[in-house]
Amino acid sequence: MQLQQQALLRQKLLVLGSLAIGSLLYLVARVGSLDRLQPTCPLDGGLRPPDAGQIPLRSLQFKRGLLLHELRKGNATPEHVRLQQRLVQQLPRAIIIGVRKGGTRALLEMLNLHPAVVKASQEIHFFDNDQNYARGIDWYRGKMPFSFPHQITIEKSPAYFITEEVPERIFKMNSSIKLLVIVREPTTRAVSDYTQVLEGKERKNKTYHKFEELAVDGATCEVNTKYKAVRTSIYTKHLERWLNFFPAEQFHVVDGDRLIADPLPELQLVERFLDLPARISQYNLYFNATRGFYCLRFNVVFNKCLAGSKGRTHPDVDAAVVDKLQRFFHPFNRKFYQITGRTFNWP
Ligand SMILES: Nc1ncnc2c1ncn2[C@@H]1O[C@H](COP(=O)(O)OS(=O)(=O)O)[C@@H](OP(=O)(O)O)[C@H]1O
Repeated sequence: MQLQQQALLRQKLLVLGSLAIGSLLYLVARVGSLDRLQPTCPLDGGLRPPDAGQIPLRSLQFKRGLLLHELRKGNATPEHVRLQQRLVQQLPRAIIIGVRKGGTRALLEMLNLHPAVVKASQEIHFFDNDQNYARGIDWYRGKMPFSFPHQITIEKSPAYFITEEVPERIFKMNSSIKLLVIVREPTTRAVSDYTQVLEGKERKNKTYHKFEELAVDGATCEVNTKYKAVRTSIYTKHLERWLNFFPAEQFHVVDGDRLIADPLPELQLVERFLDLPARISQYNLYFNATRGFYCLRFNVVFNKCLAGSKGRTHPDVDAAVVDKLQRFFHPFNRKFYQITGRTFNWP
């Protein structure tokens, strides 16, 4: 009996022991597999956060946000004060001068993902608005965000590209400034421009002309070059005015259609143009199927898409009018390619 009990106990101990060893082995294997998996395991969207080499600059930008938050709350410590003393409002070292509806907002927001870039959130309209311009350069500087000296400020005001006085005024501020121009296929851009105005009219319950009526002169059946949406899309005409003040090397042309479809390569070209280290990665950009656009990911907790005013549905335009406009823009486009050294797949 005693022997039987002893054998039973031995059996129990054996089972318990093997269970314990099994669990231990399982845990070791799991931890090991996690260790192996984690570095390559895809996060949301199959991408990993920027590597450690990117952290110092980004944390500086993050610190700036935190710092301003603490200062606003009145919680400043001596460290906050020391950092605050390093913050300055800097004039832009690069400006997105246009083109309206080219994707200027998306470009600015995406560049702002770079730790060394700080955006001016609002369109300042300093150089194209006589009243603002009369307020002087210190007024303009006062509109700029606070940044650390190693960071560069970028502002965007799409009206700059087409406003006559602007190139000279910007040249007087900084003759070596870098200028970014983002363009889209000219007819699509014109329709986008029209769609924005149409929406404004509809919001006020006003009726508005059809795009076709505005873009084509009813009397001559020619393209209506007095229509602003058409004029703005004659990129070469505007650029030629700018070239009276700045050499071609100071401009970088961004392909707005490509920025929509596949933004990273366009952003990398801009980083190079601005002499910035390549820091924007695919991790920072993810496609949002609901919006139909790429959105921005700053870090694991903070991401955002552009406002709903971007990406409006365009009205259907008569194919004959589209064709007429494309033929009209064609020679101007060719000239634009020659001047900028960048060719687009426009018709
Ligand atoms: N990522 C992303 N998200 C949303 N929208 C994007 C994006 N990238 C480019 N775009 C295109 O930007 C177009 C608006 O251009 P702008 O910002 O230059 O417009 S504005 O001149 O400032 O009003 C807007 O044009 P429409 O689609 O015609 O509305 C968008 O197509």
